[in-house]
Amino acid sequence: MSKLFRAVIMGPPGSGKGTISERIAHSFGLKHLSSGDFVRENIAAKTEAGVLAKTYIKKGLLVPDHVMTRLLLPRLEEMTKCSWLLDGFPRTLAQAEALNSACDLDVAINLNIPLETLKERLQHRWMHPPSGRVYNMYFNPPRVQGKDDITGEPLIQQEDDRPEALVARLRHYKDVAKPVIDFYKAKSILYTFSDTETDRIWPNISTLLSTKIPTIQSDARCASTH
Ligand SMILES: Nc1ncnc2c1ncn2[C@@H]1O[C@H](COP(=O)(O)OP(=O)(O)OP(=O)(O)O)[C@@H](O)[C@H]1O
Ligand SMILES: Nc1nc2c(ncn2[C@H]2C[C@H](O)[C@@H](COP(=O)(O)OP(=O)(O)O)O2)c(=O)[nH]1
Repeated sequence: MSKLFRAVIMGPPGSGKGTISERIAHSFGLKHLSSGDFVRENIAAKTEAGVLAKTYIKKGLLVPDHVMTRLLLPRLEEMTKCSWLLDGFPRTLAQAEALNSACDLDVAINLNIPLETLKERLQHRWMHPPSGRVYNMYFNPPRVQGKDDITGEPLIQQEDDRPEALVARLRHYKDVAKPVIDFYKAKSILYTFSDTETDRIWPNISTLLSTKIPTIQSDARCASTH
Protein backbone atom coordinates (compact mmCIF):
# COMPACT_ATOMS: atom_id res chain seq x y z
CA MET A 1 0.00 0.00 0.00
CA SER A 2 1.33 3.47 -0.78
CA LYS A 3 1.96 5.95 2.01
CA LEU A 4 3.57 9.31 2.54
CA PHE A 5 7.35 9.31 2.65
CA ARG A 6 9.40 11.46 5.04
CA ALA A 7 13.15 11.87 4.90
CA VAL A 8 15.87 14.15 6.20
CA ILE A 9 19.27 14.82 4.63
CA MET A 10 22.26 15.71 6.81
CA GLY A 11 25.85 16.58 6.13
CA PRO A 12 28.41 19.30 6.76
CA PRO A 13 28.30 22.60 4.87
CA GLY A 14 29.26 21.90 1.27
CA SER A 15 28.51 18.18 1.42
CA GLY A 16 25.94 18.47 -1.36
CA LYS A 17 22.65 18.47 0.62
CA GLY A 18 21.10 21.15 -1.56
CA THR A 19 22.36 19.63 -4.81
CA ILE A 20 21.25 16.09 -3.93
CA SER A 21 17.91 17.28 -2.50
CA GLU A 22 17.10 18.92 -5.83
CA ARG A 23 17.85 15.64 -7.64
CA ILE A 24 15.70 13.65 -5.21
CA ALA A 25 12.83 16.13 -5.48
CA HIS A 26 13.04 16.00 -9.26
CA SER A 27 13.35 12.20 -9.58
CA PHE A 28 10.93 11.08 -6.88
CA GLY A 29 8.46 13.95 -6.72
CA LEU A 30 9.14 14.72 -3.07
CA LYS A 31 8.82 18.27 -1.84
CA HIS A 32 12.25 19.71 -1.00
CA LEU A 33 12.03 21.68 2.24
CA SER A 34 15.14 23.68 3.09
CA SER A 35 15.53 25.09 6.60
CA GLY A 36 17.75 27.87 5.21
CA ASP A 37 15.00 28.89 2.78
CA PHE A 38 12.44 28.93 5.62
CA VAL A 39 14.75 31.12 7.68
CA ARG A 40 15.31 33.53 4.76
CA GLU A 41 11.54 33.68 4.06
CA ASN A 42 10.84 34.51 7.70
CA ILE A 43 13.54 37.19 7.72
CA ALA A 44 12.10 38.73 4.55
CA ALA A 45 8.55 38.63 5.96
CA LYS A 46 9.82 40.07 9.28
CA THR A 47 7.96 37.45 11.34
CA GLU A 48 8.76 37.35 15.05
CA ALA A 49 10.93 34.22 14.59
CA GLY A 50 12.53 35.77 11.48
CA VAL A 51 13.54 38.96 13.32
CA LEU A 52 15.07 36.85 16.11
CA ALA A 53 16.82 34.49 13.65
CA LYS A 54 18.43 37.41 11.84
CA THR A 55 20.28 38.56 14.95
CA TYR A 56 22.04 35.16 15.17
CA ILE A 57 22.75 34.74 11.47
CA LYS A 58 24.34 38.19 11.35
CA LYS A 59 26.86 36.92 13.92
CA GLY A 60 27.46 33.73 11.93
CA LEU A 61 25.69 31.61 14.57
CA LEU A 62 23.14 28.83 14.32
CA VAL A 63 19.62 29.93 15.14
CA PRO A 64 18.70 28.63 18.65
CA ASP A 65 16.67 25.42 18.76
CA HIS A 66 13.49 26.95 20.19
CA VAL A 67 13.39 29.65 17.47
CA MET A 68 14.14 27.12 14.74
CA THR A 69 11.48 24.64 15.84
CA ARG A 70 8.91 27.43 16.22
CA LEU A 71 9.65 28.51 12.67
CA LEU A 72 9.74 25.06 11.09
CA LEU A 73 7.34 22.65 12.79
CA PRO A 74 4.15 24.57 11.88
CA ARG A 75 5.26 24.46 8.23
CA LEU A 76 5.64 20.68 8.43
CA GLU A 77 2.23 20.36 10.02
CA GLU A 78 0.75 22.06 6.94
CA MET A 79 2.24 19.32 4.73
CA THR A 80 0.02 16.48 5.81
CA LYS A 81 -0.65 15.41 2.23
CA CYS A 82 2.92 15.69 0.89
CA SER A 83 5.87 13.37 0.83
CA TRP A 84 8.87 15.52 1.72
CA LEU A 85 12.62 15.69 2.14
CA LEU A 86 13.91 18.05 4.81
CA ASP A 87 17.33 19.63 4.20
CA GLY A 88 19.21 21.53 6.95
CA PHE A 89 17.04 20.38 9.87
CA PRO A 90 17.67 18.81 12.34
CA ARG A 91 21.15 20.11 13.09
CA THR A 92 21.10 19.39 16.83
CA LEU A 93 19.84 16.58 19.02
CA ALA A 94 17.15 18.85 20.49
CA GLN A 95 15.87 19.55 16.95
CA ALA A 96 15.92 15.82 16.12
CA GLU A 97 13.88 15.09 19.24
CA ALA A 98 11.37 17.85 18.43
CA LEU A 99 10.98 16.52 14.89
CA ASN A 100 10.58 12.99 16.22
CA SER A 101 7.65 14.13 18.38
CA ALA A 102 6.00 15.74 15.34
CA CYS A 103 6.35 12.95 12.76
CA ASP A 104 7.78 9.54 11.89
CA LEU A 105 10.73 9.56 9.51
CA ASP A 106 11.40 6.77 7.00
CA VAL A 107 14.98 7.59 6.08
CA ALA A 108 17.84 9.81 7.32
CA ILE A 109 20.48 10.36 4.64
CA ASN A 110 23.91 11.23 6.00
CA LEU A 111 26.58 12.65 3.66
CA ASN A 112 30.12 11.93 4.78
CA ILE A 113 32.53 13.97 2.65
CA PRO A 114 36.26 14.48 3.30
CA LEU A 115 37.28 17.81 4.81
CA GLU A 116 39.62 18.75 1.95
CA THR A 117 36.77 18.25 -0.56
CA LEU A 118 34.43 20.47 1.48
CA LYS A 119 36.99 23.25 1.70
CA GLU A 120 37.65 23.11 -2.02
CA ARG A 121 33.92 23.22 -2.89
CA LEU A 122 32.91 26.03 -0.55
CA GLN A 123 35.70 28.29 -1.68
CA HIS A 124 34.02 28.25 -5.09
CA ARG A 125 30.38 28.39 -3.93
CA TRP A 126 28.33 31.39 -4.96
CA MET A 127 24.76 32.02 -4.00
CA HIS A 128 21.65 33.94 -5.02
CA PRO A 129 20.35 34.94 -1.57
CA PRO A 130 16.69 35.70 -2.44
CA SER A 131 16.10 32.19 -3.86
CA GLY A 132 18.82 30.15 -2.09
CA ARG A 133 20.09 28.87 -5.48
CA VAL A 134 23.74 27.81 -5.26
CA TYR A 135 26.42 27.54 -7.92
CA ASN A 136 29.95 26.25 -8.01
CA MET A 137 32.31 27.94 -10.41
CA TYR A 138 33.45 24.51 -11.69
CA PHE A 139 30.71 21.94 -10.88
CA ASN A 140 27.58 23.89 -11.85
CA PRO A 141 28.61 27.38 -12.96
CA PRO A 142 25.98 30.01 -13.74
CA ARG A 143 25.39 30.67 -17.44
CA VAL A 144 26.74 34.20 -17.05
CA GLN A 145 29.58 34.64 -14.57
CA GLY A 146 28.44 36.25 -11.31
CA LYS A 147 24.72 36.30 -12.27
CA ASP A 148 21.78 34.12 -11.23
CA ASP A 149 20.46 32.00 -14.16
CA ILE A 150 16.78 32.78 -13.55
CA THR A 151 16.73 36.42 -12.45
CA GLY A 152 20.10 37.70 -13.72
CA GLU A 153 20.66 39.24 -10.28
CA PRO A 154 24.18 39.27 -8.76
CA LEU A 155 25.56 36.26 -6.89
CA ILE A 156 27.42 36.63 -3.61
CA GLN A 157 29.93 34.57 -1.69
CA GLN A 158 28.69 33.99 1.86
CA GLU A 159 31.00 35.33 4.56
CA ASP A 160 31.20 31.94 6.30
CA ASP A 161 32.12 30.10 3.06
CA ARG A 162 35.42 31.97 3.01
CA PRO A 163 38.43 29.77 3.84
CA GLU A 164 39.22 31.56 7.14
CA ALA A 165 35.82 30.74 8.64
CA LEU A 166 35.52 27.24 7.24
CA VAL A 167 37.64 25.01 9.43
CA ALA A 168 35.98 26.19 12.66
CA ARG A 169 32.56 25.87 11.07
CA LEU A 170 33.22 22.30 9.93
CA ARG A 171 34.62 21.31 13.32
CA HIS A 172 31.55 22.72 15.02
CA TYR A 173 29.30 20.76 12.64
CA LYS A 174 31.01 17.48 13.60
CA ASP A 175 30.49 18.04 17.33
CA VAL A 176 26.84 19.00 17.01
CA ALA A 177 25.90 16.40 14.39
CA LYS A 178 27.36 13.35 16.13
CA PRO A 179 24.46 12.88 18.60
CA VAL A 180 21.93 13.39 15.77
CA ILE A 181 23.63 10.70 13.69
CA ASP A 182 23.64 8.36 16.70
CA PHE A 183 19.95 9.11 17.30
CA TYR A 184 18.99 8.00 13.77
CA LYS A 185 21.39 5.05 13.88
CA ALA A 186 19.59 3.81 17.00
CA LYS A 187 16.30 4.07 15.11
CA SER A 188 17.79 2.02 12.21
CA ILE A 189 16.91 4.66 9.61
CA LEU A 190 20.41 6.07 9.04
CA TYR A 191 22.03 5.63 5.60
CA THR A 192 25.53 7.07 5.23
CA PHE A 193 27.13 7.84 1.87
CA SER A 194 30.85 8.57 1.63
CA ASP A 195 32.59 9.87 -1.48
CA THR A 196 34.24 12.96 -2.92
CA GLU A 197 31.78 13.31 -5.83
CA THR A 198 28.03 13.91 -5.83
CA ASP A 199 27.76 12.13 -9.17
CA ARG A 200 29.11 8.93 -7.59
CA ILE A 201 26.89 9.19 -4.50
CA TRP A 202 23.73 9.94 -6.42
CA PRO A 203 23.19 6.47 -8.02
CA ASN A 204 23.42 4.85 -4.57
CA ILE A 205 20.90 7.26 -3.07
CA SER A 206 18.64 6.79 -6.03
CA THR A 207 18.76 2.98 -5.63
CA LEU A 208 18.03 3.25 -1.91
CA LEU A 209 15.04 5.52 -2.44
CA SER A 210 13.69 3.33 -5.26
CA THR A 211 13.40 0.49 -2.76
CA LYS A 212 11.96 2.71 -0.02
CA ILE A 213 9.47 4.58 -2.17
CA PRO A 214 7.85 1.86 -4.28
CA THR A 215 4.78 3.92 -4.98
CA ILE A 216 4.01 7.45 -3.96
CA GLN A 217 0.37 8.34 -4.19
CA SER A 218 -0.10 10.66 -7.14
CA ASP A 219 -1.59 13.35 -4.89
CA ALA A 220 1.44 13.04 -2.57
CA ARG A 221 3.84 13.96 -5.39
CA CYS A 222 4.16 17.60 -4.44
CA ALA A 223 6.12 20.04 -6.56
CA SER A 224 9.61 21.08 -5.49
CA THR A 225 10.03 24.42 -3.70
CA HIS A 226 12.31 25.73 -6.47
N1 LIG B 1 18.38 23.63 11.61
C1 LIG B 1 18.94 24.82 11.86
N2 LIG B 1 19.32 25.15 13.11
C2 LIG B 1 19.88 26.33 13.39
N3 LIG B 1 20.11 27.28 12.46
C3 LIG B 1 19.74 27.01 11.20
C4 LIG B 1 19.14 25.76 10.82
N4 LIG B 1 18.89 25.78 9.49
C5 LIG B 1 19.31 26.98 9.04
N5 LIG B 1 19.82 27.72 10.07
C6 LIG B 1 20.37 29.08 10.00
O1 LIG B 1 20.12 29.64 8.71
C7 LIG B 1 21.37 29.88 8.03
C8 LIG B 1 21.23 29.54 6.56
O2 LIG B 1 20.99 28.15 6.44
P1 LIG B 1 21.45 27.32 5.17
O3 LIG B 1 21.17 25.89 5.46
O4 LIG B 1 20.88 27.91 3.94
O5 LIG B 1 22.97 27.66 4.99
P2 LIG B 1 24.33 27.19 5.55
O6 LIG B 1 24.48 27.36 7.04
O7 LIG B 1 25.29 27.91 4.69
O8 LIG B 1 24.32 25.62 5.34
P3 LIG B 1 25.07 24.74 4.31
O9 LIG B 1 26.38 25.38 4.08
O10 LIG B 1 25.13 23.42 5.03
O11 LIG B 1 24.24 24.70 3.07
C9 LIG B 1 22.40 29.03 8.78
O12 LIG B 1 23.71 29.51 8.66
C10 LIG B 1 21.89 29.08 10.21
O13 LIG B 1 22.25 30.27 10.84
N1 LIG C 1 33.28 19.93 -7.51
C1 LIG C 1 32.13 19.52 -7.02
N2 LIG C 1 31.26 20.43 -6.51
C2 LIG C 1 30.09 19.98 -6.02
C3 LIG C 1 29.73 18.61 -6.03
N3 LIG C 1 28.49 18.50 -5.47
C4 LIG C 1 28.10 19.74 -5.14
N4 LIG C 1 29.04 20.64 -5.48
C5 LIG C 1 29.06 22.10 -5.29
C6 LIG C 1 27.74 22.83 -5.38
C7 LIG C 1 27.92 23.95 -4.35
O1 LIG C 1 28.61 25.05 -4.92
C8 LIG C 1 28.84 23.36 -3.29
C9 LIG C 1 28.13 22.81 -2.07
O2 LIG C 1 27.00 22.05 -2.47
P1 LIG C 1 25.58 22.28 -1.77
O3 LIG C 1 24.61 21.40 -2.48
O4 LIG C 1 25.31 23.73 -1.65
O5 LIG C 1 25.90 21.67 -0.32
P2 LIG C 1 25.19 21.90 1.09
O6 LIG C 1 25.93 23.01 1.76
O7 LIG C 1 23.73 22.19 0.81
O8 LIG C 1 25.39 20.59 1.82
O9 LIG C 1 29.56 22.31 -3.96
C10 LIG C 1 30.68 17.66 -6.57
O10 LIG C 1 30.46 16.45 -6.60
N5 LIG C 1 31.84 18.18 -7.04
